[in-house]
Order: sequence, then structure tokens, then C-alpha cells
Amino acid sequence: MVSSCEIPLVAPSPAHICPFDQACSYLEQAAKELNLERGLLELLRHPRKVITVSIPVKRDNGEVEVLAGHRVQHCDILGPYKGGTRYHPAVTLQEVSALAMLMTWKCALVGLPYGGAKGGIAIEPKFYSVGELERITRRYTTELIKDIGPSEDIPAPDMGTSAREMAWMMDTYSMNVGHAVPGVVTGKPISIGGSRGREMATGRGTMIVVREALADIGKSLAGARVVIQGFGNVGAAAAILMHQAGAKIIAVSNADGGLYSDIGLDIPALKDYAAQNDKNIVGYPNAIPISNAELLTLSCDVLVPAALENQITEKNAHQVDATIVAEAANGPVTLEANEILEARGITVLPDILANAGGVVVSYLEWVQGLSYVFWDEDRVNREMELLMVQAYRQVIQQSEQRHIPLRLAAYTLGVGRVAQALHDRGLYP
Ligand SMILES: NC(=O)c1ccc[n+]([C@@H]2O[C@H](COP(=O)([O-])OP(=O)(O)OC[C@H]3O[C@@H](n4cnc5c(N)ncnc54)[C@H](O)[C@@H]3O)[C@@H](O)[C@H]2O)c1
Repeated sequence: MVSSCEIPLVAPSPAHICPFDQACSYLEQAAKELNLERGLLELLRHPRKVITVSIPVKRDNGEVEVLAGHRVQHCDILGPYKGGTRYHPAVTLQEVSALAMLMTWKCALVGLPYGGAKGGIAIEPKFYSVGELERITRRYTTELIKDIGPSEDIPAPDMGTSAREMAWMMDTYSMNVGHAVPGVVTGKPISIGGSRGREMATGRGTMIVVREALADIGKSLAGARVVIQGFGNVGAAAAILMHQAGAKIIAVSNADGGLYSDIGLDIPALKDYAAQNDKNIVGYPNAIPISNAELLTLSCDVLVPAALENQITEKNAHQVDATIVAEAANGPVTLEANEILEARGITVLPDILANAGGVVVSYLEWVQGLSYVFWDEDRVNREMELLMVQAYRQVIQQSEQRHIPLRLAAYTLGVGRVAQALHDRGLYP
């Protein structure tokens, strides 16, 4: 079979692990388990639309730089496309395509009426001024104007973006169509129709599934030793919520390095430190510095990779010393590493479940916006909790009924629902 990395739709990645191939492998495993016919599998492998745009930006020094921006729309069988917008130097079309596919299965798994999409620009945001980032975001949005919209494709924040970028996207879209369209993005500020609870949502979802998984083995978050890689939108929220639930967060890290404390880090103090130091945690006084590599092999109950993909590979999977690995990031465990962890009896809570809290609250934000009724944070958290616990239980049940690991169980549920919808809608024309 031709490697999906060779298909012309998706340009080659410099990384040795092809993220799109990896996403296709999981899809193929699920298709095999579900006995899907070959034609249907081919359909599900290919994104419906791949968009690459040039983004010329005038830098503050007057020079013009041209960036490449992508948006991949994988499948809209269940509803409008939905997916984040990533600003990170490692963004490639392959990576965006893989993440768009993951979004399709994730939305279907948690029962949302959405299809999967993803967008990204290969930049290191910290090397750009706020004004430059605003011009980049506005130009990127303008280039996508015909492809996004509240019924078409609804972007959200991801690595390197936040409510600020979503506000610029919403404003740019609205100015182009001539009236305010809050529903074009989610994860926007509350002042323009954002939902309460969205900022912490992905980390909250991770906390909920970890809590459930610990309960299933007779343990609790209270007193659990937790290690978190990444202290951004997702990692910091997961750290705060698990800390509040009584867990000992013994190590956290960001791109510059990590911190360890055997008695548990004071997460609120660390969060304040990061806020005062331009998101940096290195240099925080009450902890021992460690590297990211060391962090991933610390002995703990729960390891939460919440930064980048491909962090646990066949090289370090044998050294992982956790009972549960909760994939708060997308694709932090490679295919080979996943097999090693499963063979070692380590429970891997797969990304399409463990980080689905973000898209669940994005959906709740969209629903509130469409109905012009806005809920308090308790209501948002309650609705999200119901959907997350239900998805977790369904994955466990599927795993037990079919005697398959949790990742394959989650994929069979997500892929199976999309396949059923495709079957019911029929193939156009
Ligand atoms: N933001 C969301 O709502 C959301 C939803 C679902 C999934 N995710 C996934 O979660 C992950 C993190 O996203 P985020 O929104 O928190 O991003 P972010 O940019 O807010 O934070 C990323 C964190 O990872 C750290 N990091 C970057 N490179 C690293 C490296 N090489 N080693 C260790 N740490 C490193 C950064 O310093 C930062 O602390 C991504 O995989 C993203 O796709 C995010």
C-alpha cells in the first residue's frame, strides 16, 4: 500500500514520524475491528478539503515576510467542521491533516454534531510582537473567509493561540461579512459571546477522565502523584484542577525545562510565578530543576503529556513509570510506544477522549451563542461533566465487550459513528 505520507495532498514532513501516517494507522486498526469496507476506509482517510494560503506580514521593522497558513477540513458528515488553530514552528500540512482527522473521531466519540478540521501557521509566536500577531491572524482569517463560518467551519484556540486570537478572527470575519458573527469561532472572550469555563475546559476534561480511571482501580485523585508535561492552556488547567482535588503534582515542565518536588508543587504559586515571568516556570525557587526527558520517566500514578506530539516513543516507553498515561496533548504517544505501554499494562487514556473537554465546551459555547442564552460556569461544567463521563464509560464498555485496548475502543466508537452516518446519508452523487 502507498504510504499516506506519499500522497500528493500532504507535503512531506521533516520529522521522522509522519503524523498523518500515524493517524491513518489508528483509523485502519479501527476499520479492521469494525469490518469496514475498503472504499469507506479510503473515503475516511482523505480530507475533504486542504487549504494552504500565503500570509504576507509587514514586520515592525518595515520588512515583509511571507508565512504559510493551512486549514484542513477532514469530514463534515456529522455537522460543521470544528478544530483548533495552532501557531508553532513545527506546524506542517501533514501535522494539520492528522490533527483534522483526530478531530473528526473526537467529536463523534463525545457525541457532538461536528466534523473535524484543524488550522495552523508555522511560527514561533514569541518572536512576533502583538501587533504582528494581530496582522498575521487577520490576514489568515481573510484568506479563509469563504471556508469558515458558524455553519461551515468553526476555529478554536490550540497551541500558541488563545482567546485573543479568536477575538481577532471573529472581528475580521464579522467586518468582512458586514455584521457581528460571534459563532464563527469558539474559545473567544466572554465579552463577545465566549463561554464561561472554556479556558479551563480541556484540562478539566483531562482531570475528569483521570479521576474516573483512578476510581475504576480503587484509587482517587486525592493523594495521587501526578506528573504534567506542558504548562500552557491545557497543562496548567489540568495541574490546577488536579491540585484542587488533592493530587500531588510532583513535576511540571514547559519547553525550557521542568521542575520537581517530591512533596508536591504549590501549583497556584507556580501559576502566579509563570504569569509574572512571561509564562516561564524555569527559575521558580521551591523545586528541583529537571529536564523534559527525566520528567517523562518519573515514578508516578498519572503521567499527563500536555505539550507536543511524539513525546513518548519506542526509545523511552520502556522507562515510563506511571499507572495511567493521560494524553492531554494530541498524539504525545507514538504508535510503537503505545504498543509498548499497553503490553506493559499501563492504561493509556487516548487523546480523542482525554483532551475532548475543550471541544465539548466549544460546542456548549456555540449552542449558547446560537440560542442567545448564556449559562453560568456551574451549568457549563455540569453539562461538560455529563458528556465526558458518558464518553469515558462508553469507551470502557466498548473495550470490555470487544476485548480491545482503550485507544482502539475510542477509535471504533468515533469511526463507527461517522461510518454509520456516511452509510445513512449515502454517497453523493
Ligand atoms: N487548547 C486547547 O483547548 C486544546 C484542546 C485539545 C487539545 N489540545 C492539545 O494540547 C496540547 C497543548 O496545547 P495548549 O493549548 O496547552 O498549548 P500552549 O501553547 O498553551 O502550551 C503548550 C505548553 O507546552 C510547552 N512545550 C512546548 N514545547 C515543549 C517541549 N518540547 N517540551 C516540553 N514542553 C513543551 C510550552 O512551553 C507550553 O507550556 C497540544 O497538543 C494541543 O493540540 C489543546
